[in-house]
Amino acid sequence: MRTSLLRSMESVRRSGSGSVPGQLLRRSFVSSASTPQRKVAILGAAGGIGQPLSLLMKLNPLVTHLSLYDIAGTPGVAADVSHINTPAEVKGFATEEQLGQALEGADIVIIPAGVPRKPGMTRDDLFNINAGIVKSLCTAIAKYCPHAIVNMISNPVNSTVPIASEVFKKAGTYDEKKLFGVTTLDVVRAKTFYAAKAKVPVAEVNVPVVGGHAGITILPLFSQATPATNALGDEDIKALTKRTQDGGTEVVEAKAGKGSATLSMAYAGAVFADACLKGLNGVPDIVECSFVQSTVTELPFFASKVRLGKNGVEEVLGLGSLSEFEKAGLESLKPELKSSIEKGIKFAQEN
Ligand SMILES: NC(=O)C1=CN([C@@H]2O[C@H](COP(=O)(O)OP(=O)(O)OC[C@H]3O[C@@H](n4cnc5c(N)ncnc54)[C@H](O)[C@@H]3O)[C@@H](O)[C@H]2O)C=CC1
Ligand SMILES: O=C([O-])CC(=O)C(=O)O
Repeated sequence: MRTSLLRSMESVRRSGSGSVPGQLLRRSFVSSASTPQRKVAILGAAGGIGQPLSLLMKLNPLVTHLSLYDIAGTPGVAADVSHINTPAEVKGFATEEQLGQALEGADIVIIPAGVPRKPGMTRDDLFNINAGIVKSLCTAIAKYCPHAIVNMISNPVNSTVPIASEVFKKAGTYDEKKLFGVTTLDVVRAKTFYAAKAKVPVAEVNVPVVGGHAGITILPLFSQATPATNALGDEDIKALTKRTQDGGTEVVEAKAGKGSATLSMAYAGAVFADACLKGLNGVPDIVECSFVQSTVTELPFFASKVRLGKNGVEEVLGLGSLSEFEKAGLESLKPELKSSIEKGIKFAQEN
């Protein structure tokens, strides 16, 4: 029994992204006393993403303290999640006065606070509301937990990450190694769609996704997908690319006015936070794609593979070799990504 559990743990570990189930299995073998104290704060914890993400972080054995903050509905979510018999100690914080307490001592702050899209909207249409929310939350982070790693989920990520960087710069706390735009859902989607089309086991699939997190700025690199296959032609790759770029819209339309991806996003957010925790704890060779400060292209922020370590970003990895189709995609995404980054920077500088 134990041998077969260990075997499945090993196969999950080897598959990279997607180690949350592995942790659930491992829970029976690793005592909480052997792991460092780690506080994770979720801002927007009572929302569509926040609730399942709170659940998944409560299941993560690397989390010792889980701080749940929202401006509405936190007490119920915190009480509910706190009854789960895993080691993480849960506390809920419900008002702006309590935000400081929610953040104090946090190692990682995950931000899914803000409004989601409705059909017909772009992520950029969320800017006017979410920019202000992100700015005020980041101001509090700079004050109460300036050394925390920040995982930004709130859209438009292509602008909210630059906003956060400017807020931290103004406060004198900016550390480019600790600010991440969460693009893991693009990787999760690319893996799922590729596995189905190439008919390979999804747990073995890896696909880097680079660029940003909106429409054509999402650039999956299927030429680097593993396991490699000859079964896919140019038209298949084009279709897979388009489906990955439009994955968010596919969910927004299917939900028909009731919001955007929440469950798959909570999964992706939990995978990325788990990778950050492992990096903090000194686990070697933790690599995930993320939207970070970057010199990979001429743009100041760019999503690519990133090696995570004890201080956050240990190394931003290059793009590797691209197909002609991907090279063209890279050039065509740059103007839109540049303007979204500049919009975020301008907002933060002027407000
Ligand atoms: N990065 C990514 O891949 C993805 C990002 N998103 C984005 O995540 C965000 C949240 O989406 P959902 O959870 O579906 O929305 P939601 O509306 O269900 O939840 C948002 C929560 O944020 C809370 N909130 C609002 N202002 C706040 C503040 N100042 N402080 C703390 N909490 C605050 C609300 O009370 C609500 O509970 C959206 O901007 C959405 O576009 C969604 C899916 C994927
Ligand atoms: O599409 C949206 O609005 C939410 C999102 O970022 C995603 O699902 O990738």
